Amino acid sequence: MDFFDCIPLAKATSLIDSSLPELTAEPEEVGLMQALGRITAVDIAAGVDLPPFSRSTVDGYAVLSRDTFGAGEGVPVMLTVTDEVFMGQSTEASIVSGQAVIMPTGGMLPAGADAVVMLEHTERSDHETLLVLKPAAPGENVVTKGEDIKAGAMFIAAGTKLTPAEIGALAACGIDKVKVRQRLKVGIISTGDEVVDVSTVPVGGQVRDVNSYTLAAMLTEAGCHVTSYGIIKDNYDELLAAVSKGVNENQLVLASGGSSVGARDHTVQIIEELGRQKVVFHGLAVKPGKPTIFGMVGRVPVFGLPGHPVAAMTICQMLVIPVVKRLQGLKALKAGCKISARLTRNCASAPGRDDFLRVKLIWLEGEYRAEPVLGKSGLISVMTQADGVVQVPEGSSGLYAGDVVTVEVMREA
Ligand SMILES: Nc1nc2c(c(=O)[nH]1)N[C@H]1C(S)=C(S)[C@@H](COP(=O)(O)OP(=O)(O)OC[C@H]3O[C@@H](n4cnc5c(N)ncnc54)[C@H](O)[C@@H]3O)O[C@H]1N2
Ligand code: MOO
Repeated sequence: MDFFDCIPLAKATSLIDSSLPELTAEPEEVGLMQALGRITAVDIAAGVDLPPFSRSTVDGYAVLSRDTFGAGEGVPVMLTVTDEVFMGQSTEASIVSGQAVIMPTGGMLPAGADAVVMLEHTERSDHETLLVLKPAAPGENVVTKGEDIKAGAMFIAAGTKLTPAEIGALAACGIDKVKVRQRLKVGIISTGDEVVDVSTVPVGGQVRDVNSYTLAAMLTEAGCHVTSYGIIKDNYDELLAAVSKGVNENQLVLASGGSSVGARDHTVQIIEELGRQKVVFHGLAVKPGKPTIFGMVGRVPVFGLPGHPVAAMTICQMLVIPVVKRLQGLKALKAGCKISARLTRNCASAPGRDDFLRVKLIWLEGEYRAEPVLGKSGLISVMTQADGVVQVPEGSSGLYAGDVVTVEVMREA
């Protein structure tokens, strides 16, 4: 005979999903240095063009691209060097056909110029004369004003978990405070007559409290604000008072220990008394973690986790963290994981080097599609739009639309 009516993990997940309340996170404002990992409460738009002026991406010479057409090693195009642009300074320089201006990487493009020829594709025959050995296409080696992010454009949507890429984009736009959702409040309770605090030397049948620390660490890592309610004895009224306090002060409560069916295992009755309804489930067809309990007390989900530390951590990872993500308004993608996705377009790659192709992930017809995010490496918006990266190996000359590629996920979503 089995005391539990064990349900499969997938069924537990869908029962939990249909019990959870809608997201109601209050916003708060944090400084940019504190914003990593926080979730935006509002759409964020740029107040300025990024870059604020057209600039060079290489060291070389600003030119009129049409002047360089036909240039080659044997047939250099001759231009007159008229001026020099200095870093961090606005320039009054401008060029007309036949002229070139010395450019540093990142310098402001002079009026009239539409491309920059790299230093290594030029020669100086004398102080004033430049020989261009390779043609430059219009826009080559230039990032135009607003090409990265346009003034007024929304570049970070509400509900985005901020990564270093968004932090960089916010900094570039001069935004030093961000409206984020308040951290999800989670209460943690350890139960058991035998459990003692970490600072106590256990005697007799006592053991140190592990679960308060592992669970708090896992939830803190997931971006929650954790309150520990300490160790509660196997006493119905004391545990009732602790769970009641936890539910009043938090949006999610975890009680470990007392989830089984022994005489001291009160969690089920307590959730039912406080929630005034049956628990959603008690018993999972998984190992470890079989005696897991889930119920709702008003709008607050409450888990009764098994006391064994391995079981408590396993169920926290498998069930509680996904609940945290749902309550934070996030999906299931985890930064650092690798997933398969189908490429949406051909991407050329030069053999002899590894290419890191940034992609946006789109869920379509039961699979992920990887949409390449193309752009120059000076553009921070390339990073804010991308969800992951595909490594195109050194020997490859490119990938084809429809290829199934491995995407390393860069952001939690
Ligand atoms: N007759 C049955 N007994 C048990 C079953 C079963 O199916 N039938 N399932 C077993 C499984 S599996 C687990 S898991 C445990 C879960 O029991 P509880 O959730 O009621 O937990 P406790 O009995 O309170 O403790 C279990 C174990 O874990 C230690 N513990 C508890 N809290 C902590 C803590 N905070 N830090 C470190 N260690 C902790 C406790 O001392 C016990 O050793 O039930 C089985 N029984
Ligand atoms: O779930 Mo118990 O979960 O095996 O230790």
